[in-house]
Amino acid sequence: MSPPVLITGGTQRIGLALTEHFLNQSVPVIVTYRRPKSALNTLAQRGATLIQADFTQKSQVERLILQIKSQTSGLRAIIHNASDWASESVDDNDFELIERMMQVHVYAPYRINMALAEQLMPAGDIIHFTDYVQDTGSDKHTAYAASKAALHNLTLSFAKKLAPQVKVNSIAPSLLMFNEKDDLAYRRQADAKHLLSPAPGAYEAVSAVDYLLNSDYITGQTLHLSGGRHLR
Ligand SMILES: NC(=O)C1=CN([C@@H]2O[C@H](COP(=O)(O)OP(=O)(O)OC[C@H]3O[C@@H](n4cnc5c(N)ncnc54)[C@H](OP(=O)(O)O)[C@@H]3O)[C@@H](O)[C@H]2O)C=CC1
Ligand SMILES: Nc1nc2c(c(=O)[nH]1)N=C([C@H](O)[C@@H](O)CO)CN2
Repeated sequence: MSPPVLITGGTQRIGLALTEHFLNQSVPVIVTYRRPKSALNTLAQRGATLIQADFTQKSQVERLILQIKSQTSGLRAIIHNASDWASESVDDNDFELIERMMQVHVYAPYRINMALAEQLMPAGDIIHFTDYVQDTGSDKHTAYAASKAALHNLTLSFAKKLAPQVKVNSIAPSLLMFNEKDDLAYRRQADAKHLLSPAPGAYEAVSAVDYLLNSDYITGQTLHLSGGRHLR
């Protein structure tokens, strides 16, 4: 049996699609979540190892690492999917916001990679879910975009650090899934931003992950899943 795949934020939306994909292939998964939710019971019944951790809390990241080390001596892949898509708002504490963005999207992935890279040996993958805005910035999600750019820089550094045993890549989606609050006006605006019809669904990300895991020659790269947005 394959060593487990670690998926952070794997109990909803894209992360849940990844978790279910590997379970369907009888690949063991270790899944982190922050908030309890109904999907947890089904995932546990299917054999997923579920670990609660809020990545804004250093102690919980350290506890997660210890729990993973106690659960397994090897990992097939580490998929950093967990993310907090927060925007600037008038009543925000700017320093608190960028600190939180960096904690979730940079500090936690960095520490987890540093602590668990040896578990990926002699061959494995790290995948960072960044964002289209890693290269463009964002006027409405400024701190978020900066943290995703930093996460992509971790891709470049860890690709150098861990080669040739471990491949490290970014997946940079633009709109793959709408959120419940996204109204018709937002959806129409999204259409205008992309050459291809946006929100293809989570399986676009699952296919990209499979492609990277099955590659022997891709590292330090970004797979853009953005519907031609860069050409609009
Ligand atoms: N959906 C899209 O169209 C796009 C997605 N992406 C990226 O793809 C990835 C998946 O996107 P999507 O499925 O929409 O993600 P979600 O917004 O659904 O978030 C994924 C998970 O991140 C977890 N999370 C949030 N904050 C924390 C925290 N402080 N500590 C630990 N976990 C946390 C949540 O856990 P819990 O639910 O338990 O609180 C959640 O389940 C993300 O990295 C996202 O930035 C990029 C561009 C577009
Ligand atoms: N953690 C999340 N990150 C992002 C989300 C999301 O729902 N959760 N959604 C987006 C948008 O789809 C954006 O790409 C639209 O242009 C970005 N990041």
